[in-house]
Amino acid sequence: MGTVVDTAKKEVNRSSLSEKKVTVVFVLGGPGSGKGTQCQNIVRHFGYTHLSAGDLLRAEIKSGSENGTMIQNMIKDGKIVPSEVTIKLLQRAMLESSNDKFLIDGFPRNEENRAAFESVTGIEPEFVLFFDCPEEEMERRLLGRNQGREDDNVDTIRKRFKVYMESSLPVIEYYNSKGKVRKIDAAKTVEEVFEAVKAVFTKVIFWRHIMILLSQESSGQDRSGLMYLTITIEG
Ligand SMILES: Nc1ncnc2c1ncn2[C@@H]1O[C@H](COP(=O)(O)OP(=O)(O)OP(=O)(O)O)[C@@H](O)[C@H]1O
Ligand SMILES: Nc1ccn([C@@H]2O[C@H](COP(=O)(O)O)[C@@H](O)[C@H]2O)c(=O)n1
Ligand SMILES: [Mg+2]
Repeated sequence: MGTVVDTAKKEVNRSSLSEKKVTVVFVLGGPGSGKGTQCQNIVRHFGYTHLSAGDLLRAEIKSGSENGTMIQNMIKDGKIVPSEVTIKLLQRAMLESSNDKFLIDGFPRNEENRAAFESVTGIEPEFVLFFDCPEEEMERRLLGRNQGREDDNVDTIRKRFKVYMESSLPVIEYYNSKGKVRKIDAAKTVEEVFEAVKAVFTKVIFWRHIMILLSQESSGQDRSGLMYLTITIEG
């Protein structure tokens, strides 16, 4: 009986989000690699909605939710909150948004996050933006962040680095093996990093448009299997 109910719930989750036909880009990288900073730039330039899993979890603590204390303890200890909790927050944010393009920052953080998100929502990322940054630089940035985060202290930062190496890097490797990772050298200035980010998005958007054109009536396939596009120049 439980299984039938679970399956039914999964179908509701899948259909409500697939009806929306969302485009998702996962933004990954170590703690302090600059994910949040660059997402703000991407939002301004390319019209995505930024959903930071960490920010959603911090908002859940503040809201006084029944999971608040558990989430707070996990964050203080640099641990990964159970997928069920984080996925519910992400789903709710996507459904409530009028946008259909999302940057999901800091998720999936481990294999459980990845597999559960795919199975519950049926969504696969269009690609994964990966900010690659040396640990010393990330630690320097986190200690200088000054946003009052309870996990920006040397002890928790070391724990977060360990979790990143052991649990998050394998997820990036998984997507890399599927050809989905776009790696960015994140050790440069904010402006230089954004130049590299812009190049990635510009290329993806170009190919998205080409694919849309090729799926329209004006396109076809010749006898050798090559795709062609008929362009009408007006005026
Ligand atoms: N390229 C950069 N050069 C120098 N400082 C940077 C750069 N990018 C971001 N920062 C600074 O480093 C700190 C961490 O950046 P940010 O919050 O964007 O990282 P994050 O990857 O989202 O970290 P977390 O995983 O902890 O949320 C911030 O104070 C930010 O201003
Ligand atoms: N998928 C996730 C993302 C984050 N967390 C917890 O939040 C902490 C802060 O995350 P940031 O992305 O804002 O650095 C992180 O260390 C985890 O404790 C999570 O559990 N699952
Ligand atoms: Mg962040």
